[in-house]
Amino acid sequence: MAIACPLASSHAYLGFDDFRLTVPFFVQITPPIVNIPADIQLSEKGHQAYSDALENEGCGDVVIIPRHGRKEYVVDYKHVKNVLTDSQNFSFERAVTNMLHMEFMLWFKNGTFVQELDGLVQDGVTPRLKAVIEKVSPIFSREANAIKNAQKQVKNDTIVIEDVYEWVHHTIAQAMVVLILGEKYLSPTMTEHFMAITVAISHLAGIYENTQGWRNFPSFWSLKTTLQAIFGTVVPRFFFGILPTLWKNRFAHLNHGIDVEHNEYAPFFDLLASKHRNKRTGTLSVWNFFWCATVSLGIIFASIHQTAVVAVWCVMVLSQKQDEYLQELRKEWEEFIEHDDEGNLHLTVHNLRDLVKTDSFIREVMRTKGDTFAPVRYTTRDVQVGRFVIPKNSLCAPYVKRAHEHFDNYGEKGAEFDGFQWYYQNKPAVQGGHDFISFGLGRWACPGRHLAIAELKMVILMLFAHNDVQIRKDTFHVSDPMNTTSVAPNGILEISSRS
Ligand code: HEM
Repeated sequence: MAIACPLASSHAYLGFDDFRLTVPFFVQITPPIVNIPADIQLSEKGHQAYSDALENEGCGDVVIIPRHGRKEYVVDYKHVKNVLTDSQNFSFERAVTNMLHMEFMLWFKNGTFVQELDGLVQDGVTPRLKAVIEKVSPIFSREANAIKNAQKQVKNDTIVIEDVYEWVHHTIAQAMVVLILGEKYLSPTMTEHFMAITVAISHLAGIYENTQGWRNFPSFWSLKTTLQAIFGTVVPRFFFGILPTLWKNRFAHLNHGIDVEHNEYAPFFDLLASKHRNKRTGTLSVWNFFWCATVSLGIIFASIHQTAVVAVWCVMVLSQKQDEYLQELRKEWEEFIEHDDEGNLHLTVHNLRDLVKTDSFIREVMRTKGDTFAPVRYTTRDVQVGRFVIPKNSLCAPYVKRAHEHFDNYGEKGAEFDGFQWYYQNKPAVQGGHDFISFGLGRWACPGRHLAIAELKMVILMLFAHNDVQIRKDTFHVSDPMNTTSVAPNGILEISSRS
């Protein structure tokens, strides 16, 4: 039974159509607190509970749902644009550093850590995308070949991938070694370092907490994982495993960063070193060297984990829906993707951009995979959202699934998967809006999204272009239905070569 919004009867009296004008300034209504039991929050039913809370108690505006030992202000779909694009009242920097337990990063360099990450990707990827794809695409082609070679070693031509996330993560981590440090650093050890760091920072962000037994002791959990991630992985792998070589090569990085043209490929570290050099003496101080290294560390996390998770979702959904979509997608690949004499895929920014149906499929996977949260914000002052006031210093986030499926945004068929609709509507996956926020929105929308979509296309091609892919029966499992943003689904893949 639907419960009526408790404030509904007072709408006429308060004149809620234009609340800002009619409510006296001293009337401050905090959003209602809705407690959702932990077992519901961890299951598929959590989505219904969030949706009901917003609809009934939150009156379509905001509710507070306590989780992980803190109050989370959950914002409804109507306010997505307002909350994500108003950078006066809502801070992205504070939200993201708070989620990662790294607010101390804002004490340095005038609190510019997050701006550095953004600027680096804007400079290192956007104008150089063609060159970046040229550098990283051979990694994806090599992985496709590795599958081919492995198939030749087995009798029935079928190889099995048990941990798809690990496999995709490995490929994307290699690409990011090249992008962040440079080709000469690419080695199995360096890839391992990148993968371990990504996993450690994921734990730091608490993104596996739904699936772990620590949910009843959030403070203890938070402290333990923080110490473990920093001292067990980040310090040994990054500060002892990577930094000494970077330090040794710092002059080469610096010189290349200074000389490189704005549209040529340059490892991120080179660009950072050049930006932070002393412009008078041309040298990089120890302090600035550490700063560049720490920004690179931030980029390792931002660029690898999310992309790997979404790639696994795309692979799983395409495996499940192949009867409907694969033939059409393969037609597109045959039309636009060239091969060399040995059958290796020739991937460029141009032919990847031509894959508009693949792009539409990816956007639809991202829209419908059922995210609870993606972009987050922190209030910089008391802010009115609809009927309620969110107090200063609160963590708030739009409930993504409702924004991505609600009738008001998508009509009757909001929850249905329609893989090619974005092709017909001419909306690429990188284009956000109030109804599609997987890459965020506004000033802080993900600066790496063009590269991310190119990588997702390459993962799909690498698996499906030359192979038949099946999920082994009864192995598909969404391990955390309330955190599909950061946790990949499980499923064992059987990959046989296409005859
Ligand atoms: C499918 C993959 C990815 C997804 C779903 C994703 C999603 C997001 C989201 C939701 C945000 C916050 C936006 C907001 O709050 O408005 C973000 C920020 C960010 N992303 Fe991504 N991202 C992906 C891949 C990448 C890649 C490949 C890079 C780098 C090459 C990257 C770099 C960043 C950075 C540096 C930020 C923080 C600073 C900023 O927003 O400007 N992301 N991303």
